[in-house]
Amino acid sequence: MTGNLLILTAPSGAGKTSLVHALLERDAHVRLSISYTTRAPRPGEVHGQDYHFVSVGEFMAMHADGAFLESAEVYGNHYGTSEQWIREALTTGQDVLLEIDWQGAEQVRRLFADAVGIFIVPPSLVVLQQRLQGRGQDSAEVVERRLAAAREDISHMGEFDYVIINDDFDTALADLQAVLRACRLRVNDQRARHAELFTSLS
Ligand SMILES: Nc1nc2c(ncn2[C@@H]2O[C@H](COP(=O)(O)OP(=O)(O)O)[C@@H](O)[C@H]2O)c(=O)[nH]1
Ligand SMILES: Nc1ncnc2c1ncn2[C@@H]1O[C@H](COP(=O)(O)OP(=O)(O)O)[C@@H](O)[C@H]1O
Repeated sequence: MTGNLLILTAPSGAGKTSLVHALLERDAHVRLSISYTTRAPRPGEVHGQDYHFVSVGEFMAMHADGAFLESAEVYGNHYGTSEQWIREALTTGQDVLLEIDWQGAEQVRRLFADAVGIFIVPPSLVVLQQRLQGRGQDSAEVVERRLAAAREDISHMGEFDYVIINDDFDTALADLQAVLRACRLRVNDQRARHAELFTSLS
């Protein structure tokens, strides 16, 4: 039985990293894919934990080798998901979260028809600006660029299966847990579980 593949997409600053980390602390059966990026690490970010930070040359070499399940240029940097890691994690039955942008989500959907797309939105653009500024990790120019892209990001909401409004954090986290729970109750997984149960009882 393979795991569920969940795609999480949001405008920068909407709160997806905070939500994902809170989910991972509470749920031992879900794993987060660590992306490769050419973006410089933010203060406190750890190589191999937040991202695999690589040079543009290294990224391009991996891309040419077909190492990425999907990749995209987002806000001026390259990002990509390791295909090998994802396939291994799914094969061992673990649920996998991809924290990627809408371009990557489009590519993954084409490869995994069963992938579940979740779009996270801030309650307003004013709140988004406050969160980006409050995070205190990006220059004013970077914040401006990400805010300017937010409307375009949000215009892709309709391509996703679920939308979570991250206003109150605990409510948004409960919503995310509910979506994961619903995924685990999908017929293919449940049919396999039910068959195992039936066999062991008979
Ligand atoms: N397509 C794609 N997008 C990614 C990947 N990793 C991160 N991103 C997206 O890149 C954007 C910027 O991420 P980041 O620089 O960490 O900024 P943050 O979202 O503000 O924390 C976000 O929309 C991420 O979802 C990836 O592997 N593939
Ligand atoms: N529901 C919320 N209410 C208030 N602040 C939040 C909420 N969710 C996230 N934040 C804060 O907003 C900022 C951006 O969140 P982050 O998880 O880094 O966003 P993203 O990964 O989508 O860019 C962080 O400082 C985080 O603590």
